[in-house]
Order: sequence, then C-alpha cells, then structure tokens
Amino acid sequence: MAGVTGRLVRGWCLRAVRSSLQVPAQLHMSKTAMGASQKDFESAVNQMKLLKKDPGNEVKLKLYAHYKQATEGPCNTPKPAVFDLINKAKWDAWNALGNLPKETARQNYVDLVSGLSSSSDSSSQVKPEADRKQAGYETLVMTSEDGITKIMLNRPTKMNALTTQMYQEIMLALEAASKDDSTITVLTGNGSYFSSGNDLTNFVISPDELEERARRGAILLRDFVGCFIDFPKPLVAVVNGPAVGISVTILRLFDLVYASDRATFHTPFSHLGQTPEACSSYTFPSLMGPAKAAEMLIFGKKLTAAEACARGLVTEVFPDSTFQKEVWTRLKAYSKLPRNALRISKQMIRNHEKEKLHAINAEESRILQERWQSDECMNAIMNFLSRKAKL
Ligand SMILES: CCCCCCCCCCC/C=C/C(=O)SCCNC(=O)CCNC(=O)[C@H](O)C(C)(C)COP(=O)(O)OP(=O)(O)OC[C@H]1O[C@@H](n2cnc3c(N)ncnc32)[C@H](O)[C@@H]1OP(=O)(O)O
Repeated sequence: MAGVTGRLVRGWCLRAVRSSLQVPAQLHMSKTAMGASQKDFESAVNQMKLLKKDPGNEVKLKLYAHYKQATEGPCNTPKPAVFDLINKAKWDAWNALGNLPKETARQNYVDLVSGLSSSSDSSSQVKPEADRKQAGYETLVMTSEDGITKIMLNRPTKMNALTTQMYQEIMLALEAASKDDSTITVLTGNGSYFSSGNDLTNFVISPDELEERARRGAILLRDFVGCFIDFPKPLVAVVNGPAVGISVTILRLFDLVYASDRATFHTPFSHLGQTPEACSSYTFPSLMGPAKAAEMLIFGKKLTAAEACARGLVTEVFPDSTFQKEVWTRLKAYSKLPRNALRISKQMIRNHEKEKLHAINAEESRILQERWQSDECMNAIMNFLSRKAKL
C-alpha cells in the first residue's frame, strides 16, 4: 500500500509542479583544496625560489619548519648552542611542530606559499579598495572587502532554500575564496532567513528518474559537505535569521558562528523521513552530548539562539537591532590579524578529525540516498508541496 502511495506521490509531484529541472554536471573541488600531493609540494618549493619579495623572518621560519617536517618528520637534530641564534631559531620552529604528520606539514607549506604568491600577485595589480562584487553567481552575492570574502545566499523570497544550483555555486564560491587574498570567509543570508535548508522542490522529479537523481544528490551532498571539511581559512557563519536542516548541521564545520537573537535552529529530519547530514550524526553528539543531540536530530526540537549557544553550536548571540554592526566590526578587526597564522592555527585545530569527517560524510550521504527513495520521505515532501500549492 505504501509503495502505491509513493508511486502516486511521485507522479503527482511531476504533474502538479511541472518543473523543468535540469541536472547540472557534478562539481568537484580541485585536488589542491582537498590535500597537497607530493607534486603540489614540489611545485610550491620551486615557487618559493621565484618569489621576488622577501616574506620576512617569521614566515621564512615557518616555511623552513614545515619543509623539514614534511621531508624528514619530527625534529631529529641536537639543539644548537644558545649563541648560534639563526640555527637555534630554525631548530625551535621545527621542534615546535612536534609530531605534526608529514602530510599536514606538506599541506601547510603549500598553503603558506600559495598565500605568499597570491598576495604578491595582488600587489602587482591595481585593484580598487571598494567592495569587489564578483559576477557569475545567480543565487549568491559574493563580495570581497577589508580582507573578508562574504558569500551571501540570495534567494530571500524563498527563505534562501538551497537548490542544486545553489549547492554548486556555494562550492565554486568556497573554492574561489580559498584561493583569494582575503583572511576570513563569511557565509550569511540575505533577507529574514539564514536559510530554510534544502529546497524541497529538488525532489520534484518523475518516478523513473528518482533512483538516478538520488544517486547524484548523494554525490552532490558529499562534495558540498567535503568543501566545508577541507576549507583552509577561518570560516565564519553570520546567522542573520532562522536556520533549517543542512544550514544548521553544517555550522559545526565553521570556526565561528555569530547569531542574531532572532535566529532559530531547526533540524526536522525525521518529519521529512530523512536522516542527519553534514557530519552532524558525529559532531552534534560530541558537541552537546548524545541526549541533547537526539532531541535535535531525531525529534526535531527547534532551538533558540541562546539555547544553541549554550549547546556550543553558536559562538555568540547578538541583539538583532545591533547584530550587523557588532559582527562586522568584530570581523574587520579579526581580518587584520596575520593571515597565515590564522590559517595554520585553524588547520591545527581541524586536521585531527578531517579523515574521520570525510568517512562520516560519505556514510551519511549514502544513507540519505536510500532515504530519498523511501515512501516516508516522498510523503513528507508531498505534504509540503500540497500546502504550498494550497490544495
Ligand atoms: C532525489 C533527491 C535529490 C536531492 C538533492 C539534494 C542534495 C542535498 C540534500 C541535503 C539534505 C538537506 C536536508 C535539509 O535541509 S532538511 C530541511 C528542509 N527544509 C524544510 O523542511 C523547510 C521547509 N520550509 C518551511 O517549513 C517553511 O517554508 C519555513 C518555516 C522555512 C518558512 O515558513 P513561512 O510561513 O515563514 O514562509 P513560506 O513557507 O511561505 O515560505 C516562503 C516561500 O519560500 C518557499 N520555501 C521556503 N523554504 C523552502 C524550502 N526549504 N524548500 C522549498 N521552498 C521553500 C515557500 O514554499 C514559499 O514559496 P512560495 O511563495 O512560492 O509559496
């Protein structure tokens, strides 16, 4: 009986909404953003030889230390005499990396060099100081100013619900932000919502397409979340209003989460016949304990901003009336901090669990691929679309 209902629902969805969905090609982040290969490392070493501007002693020491760690592992030479100042500074820098894995050191070295190259490239170009809006996005507004790249979700009349095009544009925007000369990257929403999560019209498809679309949806989801796991710079969420679904679960992959006191945090996965994503099945219990995580992820309890802050999901809550002013003043000050130190510190905090997060992301995406084809999920989507069509 349920199967028949499911088939009817799927047929109804197609007829009722008459959507002409196109399936865009899947987008993959470049290998460099995912982890530096030996080739990336060698090319960064060669790039350093061509650098025209002296990056200063502090940076040179970091480069030295990461080069040694990447090629030889933890510091293995005797400590130089106290008066041998240069060699002692080099030894201290290398020794300070402790047991940092070779791969991480290699990635950090590549990031350091790429930061130096992009800042020397940018200094050779004449760019206006004013807000630089970047063209080419239909669902986002991307701007760069004062060392901050801002990615703003821009479907305010649909509460910034995430279409498949939007997931792809966000991935492109993150890739661009990871390589630009900004210090901090911010994600925020235009209008009253931060985001209402996955756009449920992503499910408006014909029954014979469902299996293939679910397969592609799972790849899209995995790649999308993967970009956040791997994002190399400090990433800040400016949660301007309510957040639903994946726009809540993804927050644990940000480095700072600032919320207006008007924001709410809602993950109604069970109501939609779906299951948690963006690694939240692991990150939420580890953040707030399994009992509180269950309340959100299994039973769909909606949290206020203050509650989300108490559970560690939000860094700080601001009154809505002063939210934008206070947050941007704070971020502008942070963006003046030494860029490479921020990046390296972020990576030191995040690298420990990266591999685990990728594995969890893959598993959650696989489970959702099955869920999307279930009658429970299709019935829930139909309920939403029926209300929308005022049937
Ligand atoms: C085959 C499968 C392929 C799938 C590929 C996907 C790949 C990645 C998947 C990642 C998994 C993510 C999961 C989630 O995020 S689960 C959460 C999903 N979101 C919701 O359930 C929210 C649904 N929306 C609402 O409940 C309400 O709209 C809301 C409470 C957000 C606001 O209510 P309000 O009454 O204030 O406003 P309206 O409902 O009138 O909204 C205004 C218009 O915006 C449209 N809208 C809003 N949110 C969504 C949405 N999420 N999906 C689609 N449309 C949305 C709403 O319909 C109104 O539109 P109209 O003016 O045209 O009626």
